[in-house]
Order: sequence, then C-alpha cells, then structure tokens
Amino acid sequence: MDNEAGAFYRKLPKVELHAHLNGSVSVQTMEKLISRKPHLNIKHSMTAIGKGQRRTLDEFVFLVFSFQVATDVIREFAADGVKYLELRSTPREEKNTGLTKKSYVETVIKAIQQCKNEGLDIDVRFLLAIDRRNGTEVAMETVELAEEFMLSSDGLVVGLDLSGDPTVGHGKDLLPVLQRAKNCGLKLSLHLSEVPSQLEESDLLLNLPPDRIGHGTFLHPEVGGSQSLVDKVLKNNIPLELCLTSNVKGKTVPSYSKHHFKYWYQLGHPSVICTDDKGVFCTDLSQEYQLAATTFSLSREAVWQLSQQAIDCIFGPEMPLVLQ
Ligand SMILES: CC(C)=CCNc1ncnc2c1ncn2[C@@H]1O[C@H](COP(=O)(O)O)[C@@H](O)[C@H]1O
Ligand SMILES: [Zn+2]
Repeated sequence: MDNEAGAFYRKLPKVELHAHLNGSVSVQTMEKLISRKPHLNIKHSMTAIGKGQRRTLDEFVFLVFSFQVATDVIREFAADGVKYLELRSTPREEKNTGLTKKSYVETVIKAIQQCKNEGLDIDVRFLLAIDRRNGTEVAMETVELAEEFMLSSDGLVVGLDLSGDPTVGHGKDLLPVLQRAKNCGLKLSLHLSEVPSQLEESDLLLNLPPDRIGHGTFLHPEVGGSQSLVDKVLKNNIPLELCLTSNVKGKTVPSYSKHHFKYWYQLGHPSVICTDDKGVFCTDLSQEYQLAATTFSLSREAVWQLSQQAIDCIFGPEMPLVLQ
C-alpha cells in the first residue's frame, strides 16, 4: 500500500455507522489487557488470533473491562480519522459479579463521555443490539432499555441494531418488538439478507421500514434476491451499511470485485462504507475506503463524496457536522 495513498484515506474525514463493539477490539488492546492482567490468563480464553480468523474477546473479560475496551475502540477510530461513530453492542449481564445489562450500557456511555472530556475529535453515539439468537423476550427487554436510555443519555443512545447469527430465528417474531421501538422514536438498523434465502424475512422487515440496512448482501436479483426487495429499499431510500472485508473474509461474497457495493453505488443509492468488526477482520475504515476505491476505480473526488454522503445517514441529531 503506497504511503501517499494511505495518508489520503487516513486523513479523509470519515463516518463509521456499523461497528460492533466486541468485534472492534484490536489485537493491541487484547495484548494490553494480557500484559496488565496476567492473572486473568486471557490468552487461554481466546479463540485463535489471526488474519480473518474468528477472534473476539472472551465474554467475561470483555464485560469486566468494557470501559477500557470501549475507550480504546473509540480512540482507535478517532486515530483513523473517523469524526462520527455509531457503536453498537448487545447489553449483557454477569450474575456472579452483579453486572447488569443496565450497568453495561451505563459503562459504554461513560466511556463515550470520557473520550469527549478528553477532547477527542470524534462524535460517538450508541445503538443497543438485539441478538436474534436470544429470542423475543430478551429483544423486548433490550427495546425497553434503549427507550429508557434514549431519554436519559443526553442523546447518546439513538437506536437499535438487529444482529447475531442470521440463520437463527425468524424476523417475523421480532416485528412487534421492532415496531414498538420505531414508534417510540428509536432508529433501526437491521442486518438484512446477510445470507441467502431470506427473501420472506427481508420483505417483512422492509415493511417497517428500517432506517438503515446492515449488509443487504442477498437483496438484489443477481444473487437470488428479488426486484421487489430492491424496489422497497429504493422507494424508502434506506441507506445500506456495506462492509467489504467482513463479507469477503466471512465468505458471503466471493471477492472484493463481486461485492454488492457496485450494484447499489451504480444505482446512486446511499451506500456507506463500514468495518463491521475491525478487530476480527484486521481492518480499519481507511483501509475499507481504499479497498472500495481501488476495486471500483473511484476517483479521489468520488471517495470524498462517498464519505460526505454518509453524513446524511447518521442517526444522531441533525447537526452542523461538516467533515473537513
Ligand atoms: C462471521 C462474522 C463475525 C460476520 C460479521 N457479521 C455479523 N453478522 C451478525 N452479527 C454480527 C456480525 N458481527 C458481529 N455481530 C454481532 O455482534 C456481536 C459482537 O459485538 P457485541 O458483543 O454486541 O459488542 C456478536 O456476538 C454478534 O451478535
Ligand atoms: Zn454487523
């Protein structure tokens, strides 16, 4: 990667809208925790570290050190030239330590505030994540928690994410929960058609409609989706969060050049480049922009426009956020 180009992408002011907190933890942060907390034997509780291999922080360690982890992740995004960041994370609890879902959310909020107080040049918001593996009841609890924090977090909690193993559960069971969230003013970003053969689920969820779509890999007809799904996305002008490396390494798209970014970008549809899990996939947002540019022959002017247009897709309040 040549240095002049690398510097351009790093300096490019960027907006990150799709970042799972746990999956964004870098190897550096893990190593820091390992060296500072040798008694925890963190190494043994991790799955294989390596390029593209699954590598997330052990749940317990993640929970206990969530403040440190969240501040590190935010600092790394800021150092990469991200000016506005929406982090998402699944509220979790640990009965033995007395950590509750509420205190977990409070911890992430404190980390965001701490970074603000340090004067970091990054505006951070938070989406609470519904893990589809956990069923409807837990999803409803998450919505209630999000509602509560939307009103009490000074605008930091702005919405909900639906994620988790896409092959587990059916979106139709979550419709009433998501509808309720929408009615109370929470913004919705839903992982949609991340894997093939989810036409019915995607169709149902698109009727809400969500405010943004994560991945949407299999929405269009060329890959087994349908024109009517595409039309719904276009009619409602729902932005897509597109994560190139995540999809290539996760093997849902065969190569960078076959990524559906091309399809949506050519339609002139709002397409936002994101990282998904920068730690797991060993990437950062600068690199993702550079990959998009080199793969799809985007001029620097086009890259600049791409990052500017992402501002229109943020869930935070409208603000004079001009990237410069
Ligand atoms: C193979 C792979 C990682 C694919 C990336 N695509 C994903 N699809 C659906 N949910 C995801 C994905 N990446 C992360 N997540 C969700 O984010 C969680 C980690 O962040 P957190 O614990 O919510 O703070 C995971 O447990 C999972 O629920
Ligand atoms: Zn994701």
